[in-house]
Amino acid sequence: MSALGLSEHEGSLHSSAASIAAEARQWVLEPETEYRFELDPRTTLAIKLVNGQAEIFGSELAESTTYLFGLECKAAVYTWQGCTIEVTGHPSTEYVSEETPLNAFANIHLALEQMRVRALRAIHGSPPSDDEDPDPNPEPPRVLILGPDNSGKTTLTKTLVNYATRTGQGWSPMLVNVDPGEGGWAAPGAISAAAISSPIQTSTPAATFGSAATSAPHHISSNSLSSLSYWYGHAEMRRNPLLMDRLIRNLGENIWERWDADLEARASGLIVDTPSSFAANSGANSDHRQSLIKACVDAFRINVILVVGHEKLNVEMQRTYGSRVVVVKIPKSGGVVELDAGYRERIRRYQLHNYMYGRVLEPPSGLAVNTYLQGGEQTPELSLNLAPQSTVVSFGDLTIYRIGEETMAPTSALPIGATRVVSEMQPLLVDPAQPGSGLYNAVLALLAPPNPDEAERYDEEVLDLPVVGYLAITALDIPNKRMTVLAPSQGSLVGRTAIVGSFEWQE
Ligand SMILES: Nc1ncnc2c1ncn2[C@@H]1O[C@H](COP(=O)(O)OP(=O)(O)OP(=O)(O)O)[C@@H](O)[C@H]1O
Repeated sequence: MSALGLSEHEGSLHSSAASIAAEARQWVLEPETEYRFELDPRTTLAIKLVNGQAEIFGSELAESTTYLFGLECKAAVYTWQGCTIEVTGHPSTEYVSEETPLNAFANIHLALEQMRVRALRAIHGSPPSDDEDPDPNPEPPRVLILGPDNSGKTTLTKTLVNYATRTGQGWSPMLVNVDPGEGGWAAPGAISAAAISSPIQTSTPAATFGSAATSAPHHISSNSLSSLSYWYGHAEMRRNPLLMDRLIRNLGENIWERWDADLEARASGLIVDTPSSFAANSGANSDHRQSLIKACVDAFRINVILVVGHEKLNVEMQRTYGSRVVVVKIPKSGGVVELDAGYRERIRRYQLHNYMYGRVLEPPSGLAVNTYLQGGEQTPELSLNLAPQSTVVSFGDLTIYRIGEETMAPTSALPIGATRVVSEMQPLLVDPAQPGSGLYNAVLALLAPPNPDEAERYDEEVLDLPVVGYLAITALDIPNKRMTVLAPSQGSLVGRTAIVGSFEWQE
């Protein structure tokens, strides 16, 4: 399988090979082993496949191409057949491991692949082949991945999606991210889905699932995905589980509407990455946890649940869903890195920054300029360096809501005896002119236009509108009723609706 269309860069790579070799270290990897690395802030690492075959979380490396990693990336170069890689830079940790769960991942992939093939055959009306079970309605795989903190759920999701895109069958599995703590394709706080047609590169955690078309210009991003997102607005599920439930169902409905119009796309199936708060030992409220798992199972019509490294959750899922869903336990990789709260906070900042400005990683010293790619997507000539626009707009240009949270006058300002009752789902209008509105340096999701037909409108409609982009409010001028808004591209905000959550913009 040819991984990437990189041939136009190869000339410059060869011409400066000598300068790379000056600081590069070679690692010879035996078959079925992996080179693991972890980067500190402000360090980058360059990896070149010298010979053999290698992949990072299922995405193949092209030979003689130098890939650049940064922003505290932690990852592994795995090889099925053995390879030699050349590494330039100083990771805080690096080692080779012979123990990986990749065989288990590959077996799961093969089983999912069979499901896709059978489903597609049924869609085309072809008779099943002899070796198949005579299921009259074979369904494509719709997989829910569950597991505790740092069990490797996102890595497994990415690996399975990447393997599906590499089969040469033309699959575009839907990758669904219902972990609002992870940016998905744009800003953290969203839950989103995108059909993936080519392997997702790993280069920084600022774009775990590749770049979104909403931010990076289409023509320069190999994975310029058109994602479908809903804004939850917080990193933690416990902030508003009811809202999360509704958004999951919205996302599912929207995916099914698309699939109803495109049966072949449906055969690729979907894979859902979930937050660790869905797993049993995270201290999350058990009722919420179970209802959100159920929301996913219902909304995405899940038929396979993969539980990563958690025996108790595996048993619980077998009991609850085992009669109608295949539940499989997957071993946790010893390479998964424990990420602490400070790291997660920094990653969210990187993601927001990445959304506005794109990303440019400085190559490690000793690596000549013009010799590297950033996750296969960037070269110095074709940089993912965006120029966001700061625009001054009137308060009245944008209608801003906050969902289910009181932020206007303090309770002490209410009449004596009165309590304020706000439903978790109630969209509350936020007035930027009110001191303490919480809008200064807030990140907002800009929503798709509401239904043009007034008769179809309803009170909670803003909860059901998908996101079309994000912006940050960087200045508020209350006397003149104006605010400064930062967004990746210029466009009129007049008459638009936005939702504010709990994410702050920091330069
Ligand atoms: N084999 C490996 N070698 C090195 N790093 C790895 C390996 N597998 C995963 N990682 C890294 O470990 C970190 C945690 O992995 P991952 O995000 O897949 O876990 P998770 O269970 O989804 O986490 P969360 O707690 O956020 O839900 C990530 O930075 C990932 O890139």
